[in-house]
Amino acid sequence: MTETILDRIKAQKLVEIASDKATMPLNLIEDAARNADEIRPFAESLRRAQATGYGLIAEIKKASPSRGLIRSDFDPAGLAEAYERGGATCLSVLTDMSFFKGAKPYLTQARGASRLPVLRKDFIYDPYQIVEARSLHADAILLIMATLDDAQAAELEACAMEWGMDVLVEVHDREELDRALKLRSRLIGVNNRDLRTFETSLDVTRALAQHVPDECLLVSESGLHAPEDLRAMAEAGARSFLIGEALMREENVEAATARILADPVLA
Ligand SMILES: O=C(O)c1ccccc1NCC(=O)[C@H](O)[C@H](O)COP(=O)(O)O
Repeated sequence: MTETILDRIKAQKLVEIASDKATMPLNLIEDAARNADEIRPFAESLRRAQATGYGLIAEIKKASPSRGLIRSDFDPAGLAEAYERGGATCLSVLTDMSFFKGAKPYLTQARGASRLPVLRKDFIYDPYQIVEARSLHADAILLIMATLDDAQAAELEACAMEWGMDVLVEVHDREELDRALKLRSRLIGVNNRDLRTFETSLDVTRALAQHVPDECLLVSESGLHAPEDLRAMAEAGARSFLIGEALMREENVEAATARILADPVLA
């Protein structure tokens, strides 16, 4: 079978985790996690925002495997401030170095510069990464069903919840959604991008939204560029969004954030 980008990311990530564990043993990051800043409510902030407009998870993303370098003028703290002023509800910070040119300190810098709850956006395979996320002051983590089996996802979710963090469970098709709904988290991200092929279509949210139970908070992720995209997704049933590239490419990130949120479909 052909190796996908997710296979390559996973192989690299497992090497990095082993090396991180050798450099910084678990008991030390547990100490740091216990002393981290108080958790900011991630899912609850989205729920409140989408009651009267849209919830926005604004992503701090320097590069990606599908697009290469997205933003060269890259200051995580300045971007976090601009996103907050523009009306973002939460932040997502890519901490993966090898494929996204992210870094762990970016998360801490972005969170320190704003009052917004922050998601650690990475490829999580080991509880060690979750404790590490909390030690960086993350408020939430991402679990990607396409790259985890049910037992792994349940173990990682339990670990995140023990540390008080929210879990955004990401799916791309019906089978992954059904597996995600067996978990405890009611925060479901539908990724419009197929992480195996990079093909992006808003039809993915259109198809899956109707199968997401009402008690879940649905986030439409990836490939959202304009107010019309948000309007279309809201009409399909998603009022919270995760947006990276479209905002990262803008010179004036604050104005672009305000502009994309300006015209919500009201309940
Ligand atoms: O963005 C990619 O190319 C990518 C490739 C492989 C795995 C994950 C990838 N992206 C992660 C994301 O989920 C996006 O950064 C996020 O949803 C924002 O997407 P966009 O608004 O299209 O930048």
